[in-house]
Amino acid sequence: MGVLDAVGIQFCNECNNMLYPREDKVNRVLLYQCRNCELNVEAERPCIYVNKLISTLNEVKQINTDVVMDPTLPTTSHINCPQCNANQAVFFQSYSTRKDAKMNLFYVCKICRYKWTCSKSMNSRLIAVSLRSLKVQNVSVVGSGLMGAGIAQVAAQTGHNVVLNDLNDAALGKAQKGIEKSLGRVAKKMGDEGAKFIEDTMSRITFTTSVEETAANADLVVEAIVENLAVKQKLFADLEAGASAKCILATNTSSLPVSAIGANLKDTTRFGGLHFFNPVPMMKLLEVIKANDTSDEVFQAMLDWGKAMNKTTVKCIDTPGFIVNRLLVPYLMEAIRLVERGHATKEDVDIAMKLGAGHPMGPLQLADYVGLDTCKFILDGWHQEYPDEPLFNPVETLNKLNEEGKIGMKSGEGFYSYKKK
Ligand SMILES: CCCCCCC[C@H](O)CC(=O)SCCNC(=O)CCNC(=O)[C@H](O)C(C)(C)COP(=O)([O-])OP(=O)([O-])OC[C@H]1O[C@@H](n2cnc3c(N)ncnc32)[C@H](O)[C@@H]1OP(=O)([O-])[O-]
Repeated sequence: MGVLDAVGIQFCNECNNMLYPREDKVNRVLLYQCRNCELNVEAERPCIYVNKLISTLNEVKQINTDVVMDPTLPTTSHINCPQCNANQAVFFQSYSTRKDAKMNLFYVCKICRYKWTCSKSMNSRLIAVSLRSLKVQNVSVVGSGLMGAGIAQVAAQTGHNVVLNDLNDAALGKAQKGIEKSLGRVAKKMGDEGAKFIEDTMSRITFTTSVEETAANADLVVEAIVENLAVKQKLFADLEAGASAKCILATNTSSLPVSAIGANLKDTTRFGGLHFFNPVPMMKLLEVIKANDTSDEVFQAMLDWGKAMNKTTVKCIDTPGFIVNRLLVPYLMEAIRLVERGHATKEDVDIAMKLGAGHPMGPLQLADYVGLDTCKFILDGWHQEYPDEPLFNPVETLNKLNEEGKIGMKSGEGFYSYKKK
C-alpha cells in the first residue's frame, strides 16, 4: 500500500490543475507549466509520453488502443465505466497546443477498453480524489464459500490482483465454477466484450491452499471463513506472520465482535471489519467497521477500497450486527413469529413486504436465501450474549426446520421448497 506511483501527468501544487510540458530551449531542459497560475517547475525526468488523438479534439474513437498499457498514465477508481461499470480507468488530457483549449479528460476502461470523455467539473474532482487515494492493489481472500468467492470475484472484476484461499482444492474448484457462472451472468449483458471480460477477470485470480502465499504480497486480506472466534484468531496470527507490515487485515464476520477477532494481533491498528452482503456481485453496500484499535489511516484505506470495489460504503463502530443485521435479525425473526401465531400465511407476509415495503424479497424468502442455519447461529449467539433482549429470543419454527435439516435454498427446502420438479 502506498501513494500512487510516479505518473506522467503532473499537477500544480497551487491550484491542482494539470501541468503542461514545455521545452526551455535556451537552457535545454523540460519544464512543467501551469496554465492557470504562474507555476513553472523543472521536470524530474526529461521524458514524457504523449497520448495523441489523431483527428479532432472530441474524436474519442481514435485513442491509441494500447493506452491502458502506458505505465505513466494515472489510474482512477472513482469513476465507473459506462459500459461494464468497472472502476479502473486510465485517464489523460486532450492534446492541444492552444492555451484557451478546454480542459477535457479522456478515459479508457482497463477492464473492457471502452473509451469516453467527461465534463470539466467532474475531472477536477476526480483528479483530486485519485491523487489522494492510498493504493490497495493486491487483495487476498480467505474462505471461498459464497461470500469469499463473491468478494474475490468483485475484486478481480474491478481490476485487483486476487488470491483466493481455502483449505482444499475441492472447495477452491467449487468456488471457481461459482465465480465463472456469476461472471457469465454479468458478461451476457456486455455483448461481444463478454468473453474477454470473463477471461481477463479469471486471469486476475490465483487459487491456493497456502496461507503463506495468501499473505505474502497482499495489501489487504479479507477473511470470510467459518464463524468461530478461535479459528479466526489463529488464522489472523498466521496471516500476520506472513504479511508485510503495511498489509491491512479485515474480517467479513456478520455476528462476532470484530475487535475480539483481531485481539491477539501484534499490530491491532491494521485490523478492521469489511462486511459484504449476499450476493456480493449484486449488493451495492459495504459496511466498514472501525474496531477498537483500527487506525484512521487503515479505516480510510478500507473506505477507499470499498469505493474501488464499486460499493457504497457506510461506517459503523464494532457493535453487534453493525447496521444492517442489527435491524434485519429482529425483522426476520418477527416475520417468523407472526406466521407462527397464525396471523398471516408465509406467502402473504412475503408479498406484503415486497409490495408494501419495496423489498426485493420477503422476509421468509430472504431467511431461506441467507440460510436458516446462519439465521439460527446468529440468533443463538446474540441470545446467549443478551438474554434479557426479547428480540433475540429463540424462534420455535426456526429451530424445528434446522433440526429437520431444512436450512433453506442451499438444502433444497426451508420455509419453501426449492427442489427441481
Ligand atoms: C437472522 C438474520 C440473518 C441475517 C444473515 C446475514 C448474512 C450477512 O451477514 C448479510 C447478508 O448478506 S443479508 C442478505 C442481503 N441480501 C439481500 O437482501 C438480497 C435481496 N434480494 C435481491 O437483492 C435480489 O432478489 C437478488 C439480487 C438476489 C436477485 O435478483 P432478482 O432480480 O430478484 O432475480 P434474479 O432473476 O435471480 O436476478 C436478476 C438478474 O440479476 C443478476 N444477478 C443476480 N444474482 C447474480 C449473481 N450472483 N451474480 C451475477 N449476477 C447476478 C443477473 O443478471 C440476473 O439475471 P439472470 O438472467 O438470472 O442471470
